[in-house]
Amino acid sequence: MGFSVRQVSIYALSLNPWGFVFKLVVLSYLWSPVSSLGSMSPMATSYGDQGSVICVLKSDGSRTVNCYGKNSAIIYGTQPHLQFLGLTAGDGFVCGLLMSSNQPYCWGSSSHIQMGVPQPMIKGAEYLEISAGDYHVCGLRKPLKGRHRNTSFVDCWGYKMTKNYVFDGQIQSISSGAEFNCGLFSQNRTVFCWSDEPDNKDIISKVPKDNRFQKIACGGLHVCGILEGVNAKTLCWGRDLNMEEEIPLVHSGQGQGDIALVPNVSMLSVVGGKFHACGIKSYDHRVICWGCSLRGSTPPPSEIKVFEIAAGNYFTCGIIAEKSLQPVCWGTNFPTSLPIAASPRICRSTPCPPDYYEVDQKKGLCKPPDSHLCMPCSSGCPSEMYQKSKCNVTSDRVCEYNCTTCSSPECSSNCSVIYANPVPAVYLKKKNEKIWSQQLPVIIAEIAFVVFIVCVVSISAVLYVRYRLRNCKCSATRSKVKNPSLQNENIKIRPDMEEFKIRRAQMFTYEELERATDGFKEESIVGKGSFSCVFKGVLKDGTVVAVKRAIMSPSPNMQKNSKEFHTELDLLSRLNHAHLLNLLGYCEEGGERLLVYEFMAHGSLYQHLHGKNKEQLDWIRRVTIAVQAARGIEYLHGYACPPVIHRDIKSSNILIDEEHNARVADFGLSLLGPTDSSSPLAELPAGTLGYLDPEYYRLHYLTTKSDVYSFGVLLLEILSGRKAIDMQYDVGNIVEWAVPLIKSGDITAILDPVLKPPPDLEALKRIANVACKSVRMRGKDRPSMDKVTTALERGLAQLMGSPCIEQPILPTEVVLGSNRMHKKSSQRSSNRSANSEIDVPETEDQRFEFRAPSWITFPSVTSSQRRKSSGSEAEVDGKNNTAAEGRNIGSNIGVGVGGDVLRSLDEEEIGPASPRERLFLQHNF
Ligand SMILES: Nc1ncnc2c1ncn2[C@@H]1O[C@H](COP(=O)(O)OP(=O)(O)OP(=O)(O)O)[C@@H](O)[C@H]1O
Repeated sequence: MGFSVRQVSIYALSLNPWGFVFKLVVLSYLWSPVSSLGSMSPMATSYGDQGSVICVLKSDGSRTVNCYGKNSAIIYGTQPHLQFLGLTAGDGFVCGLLMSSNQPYCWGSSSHIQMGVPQPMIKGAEYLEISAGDYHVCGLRKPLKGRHRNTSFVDCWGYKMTKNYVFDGQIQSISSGAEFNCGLFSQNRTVFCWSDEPDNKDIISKVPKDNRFQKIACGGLHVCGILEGVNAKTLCWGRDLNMEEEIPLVHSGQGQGDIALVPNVSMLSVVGGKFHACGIKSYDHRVICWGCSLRGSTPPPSEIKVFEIAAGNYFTCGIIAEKSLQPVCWGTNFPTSLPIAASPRICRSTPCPPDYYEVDQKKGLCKPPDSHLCMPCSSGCPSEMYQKSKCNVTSDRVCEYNCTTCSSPECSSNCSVIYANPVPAVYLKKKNEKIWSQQLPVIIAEIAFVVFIVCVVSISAVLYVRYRLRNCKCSATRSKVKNPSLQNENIKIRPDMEEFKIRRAQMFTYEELERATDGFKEESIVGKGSFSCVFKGVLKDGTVVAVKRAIMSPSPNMQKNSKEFHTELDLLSRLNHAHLLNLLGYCEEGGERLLVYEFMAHGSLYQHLHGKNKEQLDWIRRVTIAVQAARGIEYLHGYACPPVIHRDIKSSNILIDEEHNARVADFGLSLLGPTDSSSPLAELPAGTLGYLDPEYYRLHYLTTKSDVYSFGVLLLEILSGRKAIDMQYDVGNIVEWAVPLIKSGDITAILDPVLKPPPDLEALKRIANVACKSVRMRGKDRPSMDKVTTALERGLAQLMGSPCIEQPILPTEVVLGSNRMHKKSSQRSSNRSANSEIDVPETEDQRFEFRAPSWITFPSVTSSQRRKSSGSEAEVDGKNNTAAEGRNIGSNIGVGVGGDVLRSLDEEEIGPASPRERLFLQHNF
C-alpha cells in the first residue's frame, strides 16, 4: 500500500494477547512529526518525584545493566543477569529491550505500566526498538514479511496508550515524548507523530512537511530531528511554552529559550528533555544545548567530548568519549553517583563497517577480546573548518579552523590565538608559568572571599529561619497529642488539656453538653457522619452550638475514632480563619468524646445543592461559597503551621453560617502536612467516594494537591448541582461526565438546570476551567490552592460585575473573611439564629471565653487587598436533613480525566488579576 505522509491512517487496537482485532478506533490522519524523551540507547535516564536515576549498559560488552541514582525502586529492581539491546526510561521506570526475546522488560515503579514484560503482550511479538515517554513505553515491532511488509506495528503500554497502533508504511524508528510518540518512515524519511492528548496538537501540526530526516528524538513537549545530508541542520518544533504555568524557566544555551532556534551546526545525535534539547556536534563530539532549563541548572560541559547522550526531564547525561567512558550529567536534579563506565555502543563480533571507526580496544571495552566497538564517523567539517585528517579505522575525522576565511567570532578568536603568538614553545611555557604565578594569589583571594560570603549568607539564612520559626511550636504539640495510649483513656490527654486551656478552648463536662442538647435526643440531631452524630444544643449562656458526638461502638473503629477525635481536637485548637469552622470546646469523659463547634445555622452546602430548595442558591451565592471555601483551604495549605491537608473536602463539609459565609469543617481526617511540601505523605487513602484524588488513592501519594482535586470535584458539583457520584446517570462519576463536556466548550451542558444560566457565561467558564485543571490526573499538573482562589475571585468579580446580574454585592467577610470578629459575629449570629429561641445577652468576657485561639492569625493573602463594601446579605435556606453521602475508605473510585487543559477556554484564568479586575475588586470588596 502506498504511503502518503499527509494521510496516514492509524488504527488503534486495544492490546489483546490473543491477536489483533482490527479497526477498533481509527484515530486520525496524521502528517506531523513526533519526538520522545526516552529513545533507545545504551544509557537511559529516569526522572520524577522518586528521584533521578541513570542506567547504562556496562562497558565490558556484557550487555548487562547498572543503575545509579536515587529511585530505590529502580536501583533494587535492576536484574543484573538480564542482557539488553538498549535502554529507555520514563518517569520512575526504566525499560530495556531483552536480547533473549526482543521484548521490553521494565523495572522501577509505574502505576500505568506493568513492570517486567509489560502486559498485555502479544505472544511471540519481537521488537526492533523501544522508547519511553513520561508514563508509557512503546515498541516498534520487527518488520513483517509478505503482504504486511508495508505495514508497521507499534505497541504501547501506559497512561492512555495501552493500544496497538497500525501504520501504513515502514517505520524505521520511533521516539516517545512525554505524552506523545513519533515515528520516522524508512521510505520517504518523513516524520509523523500521534497522541490522544489534545494538548499535543501543536506538536503534531507543526511537523515540517517536506523534510527528510535521518534521526528523530522527542522531548517532553517537543521533537527534534536531524535532516539528511552532510552538514545537515537539526530542526525542532513543539508546544508553546507560554502555555505552561508556574515553571521558573530560563533559556539555556543559544536560541533565547525557543526550542525551534536550533544552533546552526551539524549534529551527530540529538536528545530532548522536558523543555530543552541537546545534541552532539558532528565535528568535535562536544555537547551543545538549547531551549529552556530550570533556574539554577548546571550548564552543559562545553569542553568534553561525548559518545552518547540521554535526557531526563530537566537534565542530560553524556558518556565521556575520552579517557573514562564515565557518564557525566548537567541540568537540575540529575543523578550524582555515577561510578561506572558505560558502553557507548554494543560490541560486535565483526570489524567496523565503512564510515565507522573503532574505539581503542586497549580500554578493554568489550568482553570477548576479538570484538569491536564501532562509532559512527562524524559527517564532514563545518563551514569555516577544513578536514585535517580523514575518518579512519581507529579515529574520527579531525577538523580545524581555516583562518584565512574566518567570519564567526569563534573562528576569529581561535585563529588570533594561533597567529598572535608566533613564539617558541619554551617561551610560551615560561610566559604561562609567569602568568600563573601572578594570578595564583588573586585566584586564592577570590576563592577565600567567595567562601567567606557563602558562610555569611548561610549563617544568616539559618538564623533567619530559626527566628521565623521561634513561635512555630505546633509540631511538638502535635506529637504529644498524636501518641496517647488508648489503653489509658483517663490519663492520656491530660497534659494537652493544659495546653488547650491556655488556648482558651473550653473543656465541657458531659453533663453540661447533655443538658445543652436535651439529653442528646433524636430531635436535636442536625446531621450524621460516618463516625459521629451532630446535635444542635444551647449552652447555659444561650450560645447555640453544634455538639459532635463520636458514635460509640466497641468496634475496631474505636481506635480510629479516637485518633480522629484527637487529630481534630489538636488541629482545630490551632487554626483560626474566618472560613474554617471554629472549635469552641470539647469533652472527653469515660468513653464519650464530644466536640463543641459554633452552630452553622444554614447547614451544609450538600443540603443546599441537593435538597429541596436548591434554586435558592443562585450563581453568585454558589461562587461566593466556592471562593470562601477555597480561602479556608488555602489557609490550611499555605498559612497553617505546619501545613494541613484536609483530606475530606466535600459539600457536606462546607457549612454555611448565619451570615451565609462558608466554613470548611471536619478535620477528622486532616493530616498535618510535611513542612517540606514536596515530600508526599504515604498515608493509606482515606476520604469520600467521588472526591478522592486518584493519585492519592492509587499511589498513596498525598500532598496538598489531593485537596485541590477534591475541591475541583466540589466546584463541578456547585456548577452542575449533581452529586459527586450519582449512579442514576450513565456516567456516574461527575469528573468523567463534566470534564469532556466542558472541554468541548459546551459549558451550558453541565450547568445546574434549576438555575437560569447567567447572561454572560464567561465567569462560569472560568470556574469550569479551574475545576478541570483541579481534577487533572496528576497532582503536579493541578494548580495550587492559592491559584484556584485567585481564579475563583476573578470569576466572582466577573459574575457580579455583569450589568445583567441584579444581585447585591456581598459583604466584605463573604469574600475576604480575614478580619471577621470571630466570636462577636458568630455568637451574635448564633443567638439570632432562626432555630434559636433563647435570647441571652452576651458580655465581652463571654465573647472571649469561647473565642478560638488567636495566636495563629490569618495573614493577608488575597490577590488584592479588599475593603469593606456595602451590600445586603444573601439568604440561603435549609437547616435539617442528614448528610446523605457515606465516607468510603479505601473504596474504588471513578477515574478523573487526566492531563486536561481546556483549550477552548481562557488559559490565563489562573494568574494575577488584570489592572481592571484589581480595580473592580478594590472597589467592591
Ligand atoms: N457546626 C455545625 N453546625 C450545623 N450543622 C453541622 C455542624 N457540623 C456538622 N453539621 C451537620 O452534620 C452533618 C454531619 O457532619 P459530620 O462532620 O459528622 O459528618 P460528614 O462530614 O458529613 O460525614 P463524614 O463524617 O462521613 O465525612 C454535616 O453534613 C452537617 O449537615
